[in-house]
Amino acid sequence: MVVLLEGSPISTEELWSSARVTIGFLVISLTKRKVLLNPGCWQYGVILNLFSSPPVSYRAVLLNTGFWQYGVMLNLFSSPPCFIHPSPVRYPSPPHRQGQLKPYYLMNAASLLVLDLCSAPGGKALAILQTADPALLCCNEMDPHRRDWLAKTLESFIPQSLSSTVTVSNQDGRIFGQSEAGMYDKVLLDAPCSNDRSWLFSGPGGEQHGAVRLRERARLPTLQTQLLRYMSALAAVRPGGVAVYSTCTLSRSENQEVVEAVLNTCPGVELQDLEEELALPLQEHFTFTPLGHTPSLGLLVVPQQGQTWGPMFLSRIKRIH
Ligand SMILES: C[S@@+](CC[C@H](N)C(=O)[O-])C[C@H]1O[C@@H](n2cnc3c(N)ncnc32)[C@H](O)[C@@H]1O
Repeated sequence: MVVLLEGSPISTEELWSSARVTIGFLVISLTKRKVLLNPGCWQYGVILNLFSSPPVSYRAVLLNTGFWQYGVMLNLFSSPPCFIHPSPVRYPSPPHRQGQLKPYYLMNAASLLVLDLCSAPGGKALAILQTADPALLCCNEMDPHRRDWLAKTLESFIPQSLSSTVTVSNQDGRIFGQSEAGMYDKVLLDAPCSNDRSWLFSGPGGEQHGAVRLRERARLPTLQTQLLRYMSALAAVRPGGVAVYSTCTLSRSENQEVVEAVLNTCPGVELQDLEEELALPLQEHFTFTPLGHTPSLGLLVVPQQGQTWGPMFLSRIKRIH
């Protein structure tokens, strides 16, 4: 069971770390609570699969039904694959058909603000392949079941001709940078996190489930820091390259505090400002916090009524040497 309380928006870590509680507590503002508790109002971005040749022109259908192309507005992608709707219009998930590529992928549009270099189930990997034209995309996932899921996503969306561009590996991300030090221009660490949406919907299973998740949650900041620091993401990126750290939680200890810990302990890295590049051009459509409070350790997309994208935290770190 999950109990929601009204309170300050984010920094309530003491509650999470209390080992005595067998139910989960999330303190969150009323508007965010309403959004997160009401899946009926959740919005999904529709990423067209440019590799498939669907019989229907989904692009035309989407535009005719009030969707807009968010890649065009952001001017961030070479091609604009993602469509979102101003109201919570739901597109059905395309079924798996043997030997056929799926025409589109559904995901929280806030996720598309980052480029993913690794990990299941592969939504950001797909976005990277469609927009960033990488010479090589290495998708790393440690969990074998999730790696199978990732492989299925790639099989369902990526044509054979691109198969040599994508590799799938199964290393522990915490030591990835040791074996492939400085090999990558860009690394996305879309980290395992407490995932506020799925936390709220842990469903029947009750207190026991909540207790396990609380214990897991307490371990996350350490895991996230290990994944980001110099043995892993920041070691795999070459000097001059960038690592993006992202989560889908509002938790300060999994977001800003992880970034702060890494900046304080890793020499030769520099935090980059995302406000001008991302938050300002998109503020009409996404609710970012903080805005205008630089320097900040990252940007948080906060779900609101009518703009239910997020939560999504983003921080970009450049490796100087
Ligand atoms: C938030 S999910 C990634 C979602 C993905 N980027 C996407 O867009 O579909 C985080 C993933 O990290 C994986 N993971 C957890 N610990 C890991 C580790 N030590 N090394 C590598 N992957 C890990 C989890 O199994 C999970 O699949």
